[in-house]
Amino acid sequence: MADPAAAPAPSPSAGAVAATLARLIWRSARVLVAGLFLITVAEAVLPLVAAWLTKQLIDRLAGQGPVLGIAVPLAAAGVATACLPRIALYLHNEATRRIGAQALDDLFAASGRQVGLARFEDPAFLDRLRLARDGGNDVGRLLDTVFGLGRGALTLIGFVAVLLTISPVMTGLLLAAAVPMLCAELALSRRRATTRMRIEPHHRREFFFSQLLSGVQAAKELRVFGSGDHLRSLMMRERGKANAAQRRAERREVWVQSGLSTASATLAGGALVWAAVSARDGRLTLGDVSILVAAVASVQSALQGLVSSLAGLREQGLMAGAFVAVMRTEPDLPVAADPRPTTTLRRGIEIRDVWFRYSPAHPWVLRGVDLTIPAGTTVALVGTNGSGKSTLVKLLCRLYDPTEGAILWDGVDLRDLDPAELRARVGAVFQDFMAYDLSASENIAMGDVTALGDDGRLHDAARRAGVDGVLRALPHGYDTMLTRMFVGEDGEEGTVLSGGQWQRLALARGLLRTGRDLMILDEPSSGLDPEAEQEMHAALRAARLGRANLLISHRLSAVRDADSIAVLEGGRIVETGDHAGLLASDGKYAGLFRSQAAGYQLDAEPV
Ligand SMILES: Nc1ncnc2c1ncn2[C@@H]1O[C@H](COP(=O)(O)OP(=O)(O)OP(=O)(O)O)[C@@H](O)[C@H]1O
Repeated sequence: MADPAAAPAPSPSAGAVAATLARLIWRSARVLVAGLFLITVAEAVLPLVAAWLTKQLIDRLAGQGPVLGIAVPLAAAGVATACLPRIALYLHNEATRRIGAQALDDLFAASGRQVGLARFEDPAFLDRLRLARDGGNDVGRLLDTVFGLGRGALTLIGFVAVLLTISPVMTGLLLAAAVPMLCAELALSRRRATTRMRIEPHHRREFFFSQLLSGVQAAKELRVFGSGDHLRSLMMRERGKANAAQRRAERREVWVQSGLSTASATLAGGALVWAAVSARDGRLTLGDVSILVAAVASVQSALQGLVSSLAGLREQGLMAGAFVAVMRTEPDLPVAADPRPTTTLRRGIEIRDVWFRYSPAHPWVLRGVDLTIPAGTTVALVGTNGSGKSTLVKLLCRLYDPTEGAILWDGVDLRDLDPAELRARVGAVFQDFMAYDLSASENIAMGDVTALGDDGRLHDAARRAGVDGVLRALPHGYDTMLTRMFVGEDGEEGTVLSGGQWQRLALARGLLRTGRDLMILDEPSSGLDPEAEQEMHAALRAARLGRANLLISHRLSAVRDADSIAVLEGGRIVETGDHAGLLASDGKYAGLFRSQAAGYQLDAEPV
C-alpha cells in the first residue's frame, strides 16, 4: 500500500511561494504594504533629486545665480529623507506583526489538517515546520528585501543615467565590477541556505533538551538520578555543532566580502581622483564633481544593496518555501473526495485481516487481526506489553490506516468516511492522556469543547469519574489552574493533581463524550488504587458508555464482565470468548488470569 507520509514533499516553485505570500499579505496587511510601497518609491527617488538639486545649487553659487528656488526644495528633500525611514519602519513593523500573526494561524491550521499522526513522527516535516514558523514570522523581512530590491533598482537606474552623461567609461566600470560581486554573493547565499537546512535538526534537538531541562516534567528524574548534567552536555553539543557550521560559513563570507569591499572602495577612490583631475583641467564643473561623487557612492551602495537583497531573497525564500511547503503538504492519510456519511452505528465495527507497521522500515505490529465489536456490546482486549493494543486503538480512530486489510464501520471502510465525522462519533480515554497546563474545567472540556462554560455538563462528567469532590476542594474550585507553570487570569497560583486524580480527570474528559457510537477505554484505571479501580469499573458499567465499547486493561478482573474478551499476542488475536469460556478452554487468558489471581491470593495470605 502507498505510504503518503513517506513521500518527500517537493519544494514549492518560486511562483507558488510568491502566490501564497501575496495572498497572505493581501489578507493581513494590504493597506500597510501599499503605504510602504509608496514610501519606498519616494525613498528611491529622493537621493537622485537631492543630488541633482545639490549640483544645481553648487553651479548657481559658482555662477552667482538665485539659490532660494533650489535651496528650499533641497532642504525639503532633506526633511523627507530624514522622516520617511521612521514612518516606513513603523509601517513595516506593524505589517510584519499582522502578517506574522496570520501566518502563524494559517500554519497551525494547516498542520491541524493532517488527518493522522505520521507527519508528526517525520523529522523532515518537523524541521520544515520549525523553519516555516520562522519563515511565517519573517515574511516582513522578505517584504523588506523585495522593496529594498525595488528601491535599489530605481536609485540605480536614476544614477546610472546621470553617470552616463558624465562618464560612460566610469559607468561601465562600476557596473562591470558588480558582476563578480553578484556571483560571489549568490554563491554565499546558497551556502547560507544549505547551512541553515543542515543546522535545523541541531536547533530542534537543542530546543528539546532545553525544554527538558527547564520543564517540571523531567525535573524530578533529572534531580534524583543526577542526569541533568548529561542532558546539558547533550544540549551544548547540539549548540556546538550548529555554531561550528555557522562559523565555517561566516569565515568564508568574511574573506569573500572583504575582497569585494576592497575592490569597490578602490574603484570609488579611482573615480574621485579622476573627477578631481578633470575638474582641475576644466573638463568638469564643480557641480559635476559633486554629482559624480554622489552618483558613484549611490550606485555602489545601490548595487551592494541589490546584490545582498538578492542573496537575502534566496535565504528568506528558503524559509518562506518551508512555510508554503507545510501549507501545501498533502494529508498524511488519503481523504475520500466524496466521503460516505458516518451513520449511527447499528451493526458494529469489524476489523478485517488488519496488518500494520508504522513505516516500511519498522517491523509488523499487527499481523492479520480479525475482531468484531458488535453494537451494544463491550469487547475487552488484553495482551502483554507491546502486543499492539494501543496501536489498534489508533487505527480505530484513524490516526493511521491499516497497511493491509480494513476496518469497517457498519460495513463501510473507515477510509471512505470523513475523518472529522468519524471522530465526532468516537469517545476515548487514552493510556497516555494529556495533562494540559489549563484550569480544571478547561482540562475536562478538552474532551468536547462545546461543553466549555457549561458547568452542568463538566461537573456531571467529573462526578461520574469520581473527581468532582477533589476539584471542588481546590483553592478556586474548577477554575484552579492545574499547573504551577502559569498563573491564572486573576494571578492566582495553580496546583498539581496526583497521578490517580489526573487519571480520573482524563476519564471525565472521556465521559463528556458518552453516548458516542464507539467508546474506547485504553487502560482507564491503571493509576488507581484497587478500591478506586473497582469503583471506576462499576461506574463505567453503569454509564453504558457507547453503542460499542472497547476496553483495554492489564488487570483481568476489570475485563471479566465484558461481553467478549480477545487476547492479542504478537500482533495476532490468539483467543476470543467470554470470561467463563476462556477460563474453561484453559489457554493464554486462563493462564494470565490465574497468575494474577494467585498474586492476589499470595498477598492475602498471612505472613
Ligand atoms: N509511533 C510508533 N512508531 C514506531 N513504533 C511504534 C510506535 N508506537 C508503538 N510502536 C511499536 O509498536 C509495538 C506495539 O505498541 P503498542 O503501544 O500498540 O503496544 P501495547 O499492546 O499497547 O503495549 P502496552 O501494554 O505496553 O501499552 C511496540 O513494539 C512499539 O514499540
